[in-house]
Formats: sequence, structure tokens, C-alpha cells
Amino acid sequence: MRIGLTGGIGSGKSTVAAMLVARGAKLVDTDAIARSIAEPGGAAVRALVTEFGPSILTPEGGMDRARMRELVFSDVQAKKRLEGILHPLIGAECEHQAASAEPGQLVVFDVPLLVESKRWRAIVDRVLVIDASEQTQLERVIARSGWAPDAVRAVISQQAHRTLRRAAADAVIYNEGLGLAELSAHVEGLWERWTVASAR
Ligand SMILES: CC(C)(COP(=O)(O)OP(=O)(O)OC[C@H]1O[C@@H](n2cnc3c(N)ncnc32)[C@H](O)[C@@H]1O)[C@@H](O)C(=O)NCCC(=O)NCCS
Ligand SMILES: Nc1ncnc2c1ncn2[C@@H]1O[C@H](COP(=O)(O)OP(=O)(O)OP(=O)(O)O)[C@@H](O)[C@H]1O
Repeated sequence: MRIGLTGGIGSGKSTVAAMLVARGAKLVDTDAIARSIAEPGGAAVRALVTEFGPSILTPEGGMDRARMRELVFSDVQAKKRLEGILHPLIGAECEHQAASAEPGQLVVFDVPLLVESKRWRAIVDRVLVIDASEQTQLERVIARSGWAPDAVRAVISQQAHRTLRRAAADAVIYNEGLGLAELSAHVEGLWERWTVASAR
């Protein structure tokens, strides 16, 4: 069975993904794939330079992520151009990684934009949404990554609204005011439900 794991920035997707992996799932992480293909020598670098010019590179020859973040979260067209280059390559690598799952192994696709784009929804059997308030998202990303509050708000404003995400969910974990042990207990419940369902 293929599970699509999604949620807004800082909602707790990676934390839940790690809990699912600890129980035996195979993880396909689209943020990690996006990062690797834009590193020096990565599959997307040439197309990025053609589209955005050489100033988008670091001295080492990979995409300058902070610069690109500033550009795309203040310019919707630039975001579309970036996604037009990266998403097909991410999609191909997702399938490549999923193909190495063991027979019967639960495959978890961590996809921030699962609800925003039909491409991703089509490749999974179930959707698990990690939900948290915008205030909590903001606090977590500032604590984790040291971003300025406005930078986090800019990303949130470009993502689907929580209501839309929840409406697309087969299961929702409300990751707010939960300790990690409680979060893990929610993950355990879903794990049991889905491993039983996929064994049928
Ligand atoms: C914009 C970029 C350069 C910012 O890089 P940076 O290292 O600062 O952030 P990172 O990659 O860790 O992303 C942090 C979070 O931003 C959000 N985010 C990333 N890309 C997007 C996007 N296209 N639209 C909305 N939110 C996004 C996600 O919640 C993600 O978890 C980078 O995220 C990127 O290349 N995005 C395009 C690829 C993409 O769409 N990835 C999403 C998975 S399909
Ligand atoms: N229930 C929780 N209790 C305490 N800390 C938490 C909890 N859930 C998540 N966190 C912390 O919040 C931060 C954001 O979580 P995480 O990185 O899992 O979010 P994400 O949805 O994967 O973010 P992004 O969209 O940026 O990739 C991390 O530092 C994580 O350790």
C-alpha cells in the first residue's frame, strides 16, 4: 500500500515519517529528492541555469536555496517555473525509489504539495494529513530552521489551506499539544489499520 503523507510546512510530516520508518515503512521523501537533484552536478542544475540564469547557483555549482526561496515565495510565476523543472524529475525519482520496496512493505511518500497537485494524489492509495495551527507551524519552523517569521508566513500563504488538506484526507493527525509519545501512539494506530488492510 502507498501512503501519501502531507501537511503544511512545520506540521510534523518528517517526524511522523520517521515514526513510520521505525515500524518498517519505506520512505520516499520528495523534499530530500528535490534537494539532491539541485545539488552540484544534480539532474536539475542545467535546466535551472537555463531558466533562472547562472546567478541562481552557489559558488559550488548547486542551486542557491535561500535565494530561490526568496524568489519563488514572492513571485508565483517563478514558483511555477521552478516546479515545472523539478516536479517531473522528482516524480521519476519517486517511482524509482518506490520500486525498491520489499513485497508487501508500506511505502510512505512525504509530499508537502500532495493536495495542491493532482500528479501526487494519483500515485498513492491513502492520504495521511498532519495538521497543526499556523501559529504552531510558525513557531516550529522558526525554532528548527531559524527563518524570519515573514519567510514562514510567505510559504504558508502559498500552500493549500488546512481545510482543503483535511478534506482530502483518509486520516488526520492533529499534531498540536501532543508530546512525541502521544504522536507515536497515533502513528501506531494507523500503522495497525493500514498494515492489516494491505495484508488482505
Ligand atoms: C523553494 C526551495 C528552493 C526552498 O528550499 P529550502 O531549502 O529553503 O526549503 P526546503 O526545501 O527544506 O522546503 C521547506 C518547506 O517549504 C515548503 N515548500 C517547498 N517547496 C514548495 C512549493 N513549491 N510550494 C509550496 N511549499 C513548498 C514545504 O513545506 C517544504 O517542506 C525548495 O523547497 C524547492 O526547491 N522547492 C521546489 C520543489 C518542490 O516543489 N518541493 C516540494 C515537494 S514536491
Ligand atoms: N508533537 C511534537 N512535539 C514536539 N516537537 C514536534 C512535534 N511535532 C513536530 N515537532 C518538531 O517541529 C519541527 C517541525 O517538524 P517536522 O520537521 O517533522 O515538520 P515538517 O512538516 O516535516 O516540516 P517541513 O514542511 O518544513 O519539511 C521539528 O523540529 C520537530 O522536531
